[in-house]
Amino acid sequence: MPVPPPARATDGVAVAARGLSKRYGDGPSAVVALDGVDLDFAAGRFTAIMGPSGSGKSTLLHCLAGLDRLSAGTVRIGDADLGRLDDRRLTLLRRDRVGFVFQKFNLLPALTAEENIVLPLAIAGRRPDPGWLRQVVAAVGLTDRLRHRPAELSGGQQQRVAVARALVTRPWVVFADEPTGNLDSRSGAEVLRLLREAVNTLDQTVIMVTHDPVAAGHADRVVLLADGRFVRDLTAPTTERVLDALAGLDLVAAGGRDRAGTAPGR
Ligand SMILES: Nc1ncnc2c1ncn2[C@@H]1O[C@H](COP(=O)(O)OP(=O)(O)OP(=O)(O)O)[C@@H](O)[C@H]1O
Repeated sequence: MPVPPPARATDGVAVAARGLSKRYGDGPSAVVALDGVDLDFAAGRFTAIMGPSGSGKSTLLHCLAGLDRLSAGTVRIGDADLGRLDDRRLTLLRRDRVGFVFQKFNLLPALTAEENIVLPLAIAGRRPDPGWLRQVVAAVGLTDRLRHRPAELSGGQQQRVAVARALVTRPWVVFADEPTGNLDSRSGAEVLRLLREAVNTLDQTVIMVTHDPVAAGHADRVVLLADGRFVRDLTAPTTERVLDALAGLDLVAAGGRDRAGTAPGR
């Protein structure tokens, strides 16, 4: 019998990281991708993670989502401490409680849009709740495209299928890694509006990595990383404030390199 994942925490924090470190490799060639990150991600909020290339954004997202094991520290989703779950329970938590949206849409080409959307439920042996499925499909604007296969859909429509697939299990948190990275600006804006809508109307928690200050402007909060460390955050961000903060990060990073000869944390 499947082991049910632990209950959702009620302290308003959907995901918490403490002392989170991730090192790739050993010895002199080791890379410290994350270096002692402490962060709380509020439930029912849209958080963007930003920072220069190589600052650890994707590594952080993967560690928070239980896709990658930590070198040190803890990650909690709801009241589940990921480090204490064995592989089976971790798989169940990811399957039942977490939704993913990736830059590449990762749809199965042989399945229709509808079959792709309900795939996580099918894998879990669960039937879709028809009312909820209708609501999710309507929210992503795909009601008249459900029988199309991915090759018959535009990139924006494919990503909207992927967002619907992430929402259909009513996960505690949706992790999105550069969800607009493969889209033109109009389709990207639609996907961002959709994620925003999921937060506003479904009380969904969304955590998104992005390079795009316009995309980050849709979030409630922007978390800035540099060299594997949390640097600062912005609440109610605008594109301009995000751009200013990123420019400030580059100055700090350049100063660090000038003084030490290498970037901090490496
Ligand atoms: N599997 C891996 N093996 C070795 N090093 C890795 C691995 N994955 C990431 N790294 C290194 O960890 C650091 C952080 O990488 P990460 O992909 O998290 O950064 P990022 O901020 O998402 O970068 P980008 O914006 O370019 O996608 C980089 O120095 C990267 O080269």
